[in-house]
Amino acid sequence: MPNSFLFPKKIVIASRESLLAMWQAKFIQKCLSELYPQTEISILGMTTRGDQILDQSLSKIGGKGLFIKELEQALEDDRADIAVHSMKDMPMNVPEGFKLAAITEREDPRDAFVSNHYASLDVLPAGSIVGTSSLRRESQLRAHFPQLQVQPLRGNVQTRLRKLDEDQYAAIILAAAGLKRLELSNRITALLNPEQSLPAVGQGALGIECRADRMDLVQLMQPLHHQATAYCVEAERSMSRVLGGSCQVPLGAFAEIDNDKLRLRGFVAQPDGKRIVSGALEGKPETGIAMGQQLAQKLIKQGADEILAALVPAAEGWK
Ligand SMILES: NCc1[nH]cc(CCC(=O)O)c1CC(=O)O
Repeated sequence: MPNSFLFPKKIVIASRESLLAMWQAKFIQKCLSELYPQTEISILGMTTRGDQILDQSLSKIGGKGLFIKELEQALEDDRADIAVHSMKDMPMNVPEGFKLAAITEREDPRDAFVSNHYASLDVLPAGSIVGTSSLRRESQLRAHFPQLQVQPLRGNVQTRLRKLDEDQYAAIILAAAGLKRLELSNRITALLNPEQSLPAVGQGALGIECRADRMDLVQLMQPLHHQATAYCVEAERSMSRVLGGSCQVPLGAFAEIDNDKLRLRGFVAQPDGKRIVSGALEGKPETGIAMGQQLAQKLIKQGADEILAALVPAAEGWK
């Protein structure tokens, strides 16, 4: 018989206020309410610096940390117990004093091609404008489709779709997971396979973060932890960590498990797509973190470090 004494009276979830972030927080809220019916689960919506600065590319304003700092401050101040993030938006190193309590089962990790006029990237006329602010998507587009123009596209998912609908772009690239969660799957014109667009580290998975001293919460979150996803995402994060991965780095890593084998693929590119180094490794899922480090070394041997060293230095104030 469950002992209600063991369960907290309430759990507060910190979330960004975008529709996608709120969907994600509500999803975790629903899971927790089902697991712990005696506990009141509420959501604290917050605006982060990353949400406020919409006119500059993410790589210029300092990247991932911007979307999570305010949420971590709420955990620090006990205004919230857990924060729900897209794993893609989590820095490769969780800041000291915080912990990833759980990584949830991955939604579709692929990038989606969205266009109102064209069926696929292959049929876009030369000179067409494709919108994305991700250096990873941009470098792969430029490598595979040098005849297209890539232009910045920022804002939340709805804003990006609106800009497409205003015909500012012939097509845009977005994460399939975000569109599916927002019941916008009908906007997906085509899904890009990993050979066309290797996904971002963590794309499609959610992370639940708490303070490192809250082992009570880590335990309560365990039913939401999906071990196969965690092996994949940790392998991807491990590769990226060695290479100094962030939004400022055109890099992708993607792992999947098939027949109890984890296959990790990764690349580092010049933003103009003129040079790409890539590789893949297979091994036991439990060894994903070591595989990530090995794959990073493999890419470094092929010149990844040269490509990275030539990038514009990270914006000030990053991290
Ligand atoms: N950078 C914003 C962001 N963070 C996570 C997702 C999608 C959902 C996910 O990857 O889990 C998106 C939108 C996008 O890239 O189109």
